Amino acid sequence: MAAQIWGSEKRARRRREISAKIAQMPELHDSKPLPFMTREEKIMESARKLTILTEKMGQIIDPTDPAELYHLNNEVLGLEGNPMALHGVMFIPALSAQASDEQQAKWLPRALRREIIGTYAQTELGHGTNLQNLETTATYDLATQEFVLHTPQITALKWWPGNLGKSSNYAVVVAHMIIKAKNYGPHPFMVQLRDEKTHEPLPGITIGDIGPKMAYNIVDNGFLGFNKYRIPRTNLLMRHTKVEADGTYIKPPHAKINYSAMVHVRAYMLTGQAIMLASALNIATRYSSVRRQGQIDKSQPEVKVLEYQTQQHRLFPSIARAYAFQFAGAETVKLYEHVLKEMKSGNVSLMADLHALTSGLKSVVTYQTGEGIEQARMACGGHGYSMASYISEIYGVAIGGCTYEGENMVMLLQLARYLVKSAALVKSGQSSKLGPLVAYLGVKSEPTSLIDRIPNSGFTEYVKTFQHVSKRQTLKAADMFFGLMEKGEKREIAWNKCSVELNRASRLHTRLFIVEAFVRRVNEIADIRIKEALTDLLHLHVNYELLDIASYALEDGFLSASQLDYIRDQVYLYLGKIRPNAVSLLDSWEFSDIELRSVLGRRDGNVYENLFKWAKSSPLNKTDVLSSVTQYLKPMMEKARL
Ligand SMILES: CCC/C=C/C(=O)SCCNC(=O)CCNC(=O)[C@H](O)C(C)(C)COP(=O)([O-])OP(=O)([O-])OC[C@H]1O[C@@H](n2cnc3c(N)ncnc32)[C@H](O)[C@@H]1OP(=O)([O-])[O-]
Ligand SMILES: Cc1cc2nc3c(=O)[nH]c(=O)nc-3n(C[C@H](O)[C@H](O)[C@H](O)COP(=O)(O)OP(=O)(O)OC[C@H]3O[C@@H](n4cnc5c(N)ncnc54)[C@H](O)[C@@H]3O)c2cc1C
Repeated sequence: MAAQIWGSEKRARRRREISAKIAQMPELHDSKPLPFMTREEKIMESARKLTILTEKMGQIIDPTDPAELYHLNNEVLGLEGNPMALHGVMFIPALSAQASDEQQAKWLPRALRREIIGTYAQTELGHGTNLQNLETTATYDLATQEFVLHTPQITALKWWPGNLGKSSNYAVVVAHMIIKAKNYGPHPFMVQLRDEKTHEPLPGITIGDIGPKMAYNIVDNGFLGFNKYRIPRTNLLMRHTKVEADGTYIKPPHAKINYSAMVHVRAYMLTGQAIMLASALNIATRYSSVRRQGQIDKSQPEVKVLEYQTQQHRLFPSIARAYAFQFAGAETVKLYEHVLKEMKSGNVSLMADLHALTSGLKSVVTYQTGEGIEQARMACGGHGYSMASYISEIYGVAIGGCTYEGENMVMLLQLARYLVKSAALVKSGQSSKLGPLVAYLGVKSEPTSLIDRIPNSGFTEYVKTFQHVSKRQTLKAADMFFGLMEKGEKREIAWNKCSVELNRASRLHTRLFIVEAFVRRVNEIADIRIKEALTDLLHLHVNYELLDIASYALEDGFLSASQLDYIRDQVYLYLGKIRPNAVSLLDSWEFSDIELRSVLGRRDGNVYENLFKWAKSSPLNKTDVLSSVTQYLKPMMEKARL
């Protein structure tokens, strides 16, 4: 199963080998539980481990393999981030995709050797979503052949970029490029921020940390201001766009090609989210098979809480989602790598499809991951609320994904643009022009679903039901939009008035893609036992998801009330079938105890003894009487006694 999850037997084996090596290297372990550390201590601890990793990485992993690097980071540095998180996630990808060969030769080897640390500075205090209204300017000075970066007002301060505040000395900075008083819109520039020897900010740069956040507190998200700060013309990233010495602008082959670093993260973050969901579920499911509370049969001893149907219903559909996200994420990364290769050689024809797909997936996956993790926390009762479970930290980090790389509602609306264009093709009888991801919009569906009549259809009837629902909602939302415009509404006003319906269509389309990716993967599996276990999970997935969106299929009679009962019964049937496999389905992800950082989720199940040990190690328990008591509470009580 691990081979299915991680992509191959070799990958699964390598993960195990890496975890085993790390287990033997105490210098790479947390020196004490992270929840007992202050933010400053965590940042120190993370930097300490990061520098050891830089020295010893070659002994543990193949540093050129991103999957091995990702696993190493998760184990050693953990999910709360590290001082170089953005360096690998965005700085290097931005240089790789947007810098010319010459620029790459100059900067990439230094970045890869970790001679310099970089980040991606785009978002500002006043604008994150609406990139067209960013306010930082890069004005070309023809006389010196330099760009002058400037922050005209407080809202133009860069705000949020990870590791910008304290760790990075370089950044890819996005600024509006102005040449001879003409604004060419946002473009990426390579900018040195700090002196390479002293790490002091360079003159003209104001920089710092934005303070503590809901989670991710090891990352020094930062602010950055420029006071007429000069950089050479050749620091504009020039793979696709060029500015010649005389100020001539050569435009890129696609207007949004400079957004590729964002698409990179959107494509890669899906499996990252799946891992966080599976981690939280691993903790909750293991604990649920240790925790005993109450009896189902009064004549029997107390049961493991995992025996309760409500507990299974809370956890198992999310197990199915974690697998579904991992499989859909793997497909998306493959597509991204293909489009990137094409893009580098000038073929931009697939960019719109990739942008639409990743916009929808990023939104649905992060939202459902957050939901699943929070349910996992609640499923652990009181101990779930303790930081000893570590689930709240996983939640805080995962939920950040709903906001970064494009706020979810905004990104769903990006997919909706693509869906509405596709709907227009269907309406004008040009369905043959539809791309493969939306071809179903042009296919006439049956009058009613056959899911209960052809139950062994290999999920075809389920896929058809999801397609029907998604198609109907897309065409309905598009009709609403076109209808308003026909009545004379301006395009933008009409769009806003339909946006809730449009986002519903985007979600349904994305959920269909996720179901299809799951079906595709299960169909590929040769090993009978693995296929059987995943088929059960897929049964639960399609029935649970369908129940969740049933209103869309009930309103036009595609599903009947009796079919809904059938779907519900299937959910209950598969909860029971999955129960014996539940812990294994999560143990198959092979997270080590070091990586999970959870007392509740320990592999050996020795929860209570270790919870007590953990609590005793709290700094508050170093003394029996705290100074808050001697200084304030004791005098107060004494005064009251007089
Ligand atoms: C570890 C955590 C690290 C986190 C890091 C960060 O958060 S970093 C910061 C992350 N920050 C964010 O994520 C910010 C989120 N905001 C954005 O990404 C953009 O502002 C936007 C995409 C929402 C709109 O952009 P806009 O106002 O420029 O565009 P528009 O709406 O006017 O649409 C015009 C056309 O362009 C198309 N198109 C757009 N993008 C792409 C693409 N990548 N490819 C291809 N096409 C694309 C679009 O489909 C439309 O096509 P149509 O329908 O006309 O044929
Ligand atoms: C943990 C974290 C890490 C980050 N890392 C980085 C980084 O490394 N580099 C970087 O540059 N940035 C980074 N960011 C910033 C991030 O990319 C932005 O916060 C994000 O893109 C959302 O933009 P915003 O903050 O402007 O939200 P806003 O756009 O202000 O969103 C507020 C509300 O307005 C709604 N809204 C906005 N526009 C529209 C619209 N057109 N239609 C409908 N509704 C709309 C949104 O849906 C939301 O409900 C990070 C953010 C976080 C939380």
